Amino acid sequence: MAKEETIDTMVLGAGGGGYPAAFRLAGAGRSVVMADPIGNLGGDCLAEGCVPSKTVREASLARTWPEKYPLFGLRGTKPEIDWRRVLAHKDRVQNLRYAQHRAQIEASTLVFLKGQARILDDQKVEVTTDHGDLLRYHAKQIIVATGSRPHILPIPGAELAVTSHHFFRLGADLPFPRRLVAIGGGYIGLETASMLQNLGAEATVLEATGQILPGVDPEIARFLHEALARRLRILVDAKVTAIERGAAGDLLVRYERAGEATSIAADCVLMATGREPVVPEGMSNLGFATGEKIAVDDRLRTKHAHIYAPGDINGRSMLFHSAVYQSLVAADDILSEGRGNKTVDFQSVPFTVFTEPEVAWVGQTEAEAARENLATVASTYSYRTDTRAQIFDEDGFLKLVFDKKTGSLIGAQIAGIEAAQLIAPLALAVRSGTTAETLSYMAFPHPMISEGINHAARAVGL
Ligand SMILES: Cc1cc2nc3c(=O)[nH]c(=O)nc-3n(C[C@H](O)[C@H](O)[C@H](O)COP(=O)(O)OP(=O)(O)OC[C@H]3O[C@@H](n4cnc5c(N)ncnc54)[C@H](O)[C@@H]3O)c2cc1C
Ligand SMILES: NC(=O)c1ccc[n+]([C@@H]2O[C@H](COP(=O)([O-])OP(=O)(O)OC[C@H]3O[C@@H](n4cnc5c(N)ncnc54)[C@H](O)[C@@H]3O)[C@@H](O)[C@H]2O)c1
Repeated sequence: MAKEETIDTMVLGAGGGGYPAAFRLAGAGRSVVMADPIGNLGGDCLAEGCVPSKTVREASLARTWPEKYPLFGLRGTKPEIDWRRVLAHKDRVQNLRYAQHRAQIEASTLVFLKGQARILDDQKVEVTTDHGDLLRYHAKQIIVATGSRPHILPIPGAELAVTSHHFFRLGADLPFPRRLVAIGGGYIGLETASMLQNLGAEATVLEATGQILPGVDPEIARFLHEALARRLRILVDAKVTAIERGAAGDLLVRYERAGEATSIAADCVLMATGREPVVPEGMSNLGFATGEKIAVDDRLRTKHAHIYAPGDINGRSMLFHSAVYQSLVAADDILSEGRGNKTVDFQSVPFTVFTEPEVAWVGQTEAEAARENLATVASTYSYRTDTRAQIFDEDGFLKLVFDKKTGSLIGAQIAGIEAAQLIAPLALAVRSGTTAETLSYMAFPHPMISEGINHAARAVGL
């Protein structure tokens, strides 16, 4: 029988949804235990997501610089890739961050366990540690931040495909895919196809719906589709039905398009068809359905007010920075005993797709606002008129959407270079209700694309 200890808060999962709350609560003097089988912080974002994928992407970007050489009057050839070393650099960055996180754990008062946790009842959690110990905790609050895992299509041959885990995990040893087929034209399919093509692969993206990035502003999706189609093969309305091993040892991806069954050969097939929540064992005892997202309010409270579920597990915005924000709001709710004023403003969480070109957005589009009968004024700044974009000969656009009545920024959509950086001040503007007037009568640096924010705001004349 495991010994039971009484603590303030138990945290399941040490990713972006878990550790910020754990540290905040421990820093405030609460007794906190956090468990994660990875044995370190960062969750999937560091283990096989954001950090490693963006490290490989930087290698891919560096390789494309020579494509601009003639524009700048330079001569030089495109570098060859050494895939093993690209992956070694990725591992180095992951290990650097793990070392940094280890120091944070050591400097903290929280108890961190390398192990798997399961829910016994609405106040009891059991952890099986890596050493086989069974530890039981009675906690006043439980934070369930166990994240998500790749959704594997239930199709014949699905086991022949790899997921982002195989590409980006620490110590990944996949051979460089000369012919990649990505199933799914969402974030992971597009980002991975884009970076691997930049590194020398032939890449095809098969998307089941009629638009890449389904649900995203069609203007952004259209721009990105056209730009990527110059280097990648992108097929929409292409529903993958099976994967087979071909006679020559390669893989055959079968899909249906316009009522016709067809196939494409590959030496690597990436399954990038969304992510599903990882619901810890025992949650069903508390009335949560296994395999389903956990519903939360804007303070991350589940239907049991003392059980919180920040991050990917609630599916509201499956992004690292959103998970961190949610985690901190959950901690604030605990510390303030539900009387604090912190809630998550999901409207101001920015989204970015790290393809080349990048796209990013925050808040509402004109169409979304119209559906809510909100009168808006919008303004689009073309990269073609922007000094920095002209220096790079890059196309793109930055669109700002304002509430006509109040003049406040309610949304922004960007497609083109530096979109991921540019969206941050716009997220702040959405969050704080900054008006077109304020954005007009202030100055962002010249000659940087951010001055487009000033131009677009001035153009609406509010
Ligand atoms: C390839 C890829 C690229 C991405 N790129 C980006 C990006 O560029 N920017 C961005 O913002 N987001 C990106 N994301 C999304 C981002 O990784 C997630 O949104 C983020 O990791 C969510 O954090 P989380 O804490 O909710 O979940 P996770 O990071 O999944 O962490 C959950 C943790 O819970 C642990 N756990 C699971 N079960 C248990 C249990 N029973 N007991 C204890 N612990 C448990 C897991 O080991 C894991 O460490 C990417 C994701 C992928 C897959
Ligand atoms: N830059 C970032 O912030 C970033 C990067 C990577 C991942 N992420 C997060 O991870 C999540 C998961 O990414 P993802 O790309 O796996 O999921 P996704 O939901 O973005 O895209 C999955 C795509 O697969 C398609 N699909 C489903 N079944 C199919 C079939 N049979 N044939 C062809 N296509 C099919 C869907 O229509 C969809 O477009 C994202 O939603 C995002 O929250 C974020």
